[in-house]
Amino acid sequence: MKYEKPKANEQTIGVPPHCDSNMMTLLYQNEVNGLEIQNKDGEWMNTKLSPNSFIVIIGECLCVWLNGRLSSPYHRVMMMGDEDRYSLGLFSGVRGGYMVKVPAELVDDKNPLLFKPHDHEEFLKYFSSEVAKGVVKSGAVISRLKTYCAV
Ligand SMILES: O=C(O)CCC(=O)C(=O)O
Ligand SMILES: [Fe+2]
Repeated sequence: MKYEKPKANEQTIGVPPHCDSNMMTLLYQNEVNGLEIQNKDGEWMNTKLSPNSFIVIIGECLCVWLNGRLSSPYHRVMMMGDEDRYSLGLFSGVRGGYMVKVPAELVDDKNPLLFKPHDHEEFLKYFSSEVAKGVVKSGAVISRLKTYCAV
């Protein structure tokens, strides 16, 4: 992905806030920071990556599969400064035709079931039809998958 440096001396949005809906994302960037992660208090935190490091983002599908044991962060890219930013992303997907189902071991009295089983490909089809109908925007600031299969 290429993010152009802002034209004026101001901050611009590279990618608006979102959760990745896949299992896991692995990111690598040139030495231009810009990725921000929202913490549990709703504050945006810069990431200052050392050269040659990777960042791993938990996707909503993994969060759902683990019954919420790991959370999937809202993140965004904000551009500042006078250099273009490049990032490489490996987005691990989920094969269609298989149900993503919370394992029984993760459900008990203290940890009630939070998510119904879902076929990820069906979810993606449903979500793009909602975008096509104009019901939701593709970059909508919502946890799309968690909303889709919440109990
Ligand atoms: O470029 C980045 O660092 C993040 C991009 C991203 O969040 C995405 O493509 O889902
Ligand atoms: Fe993302």
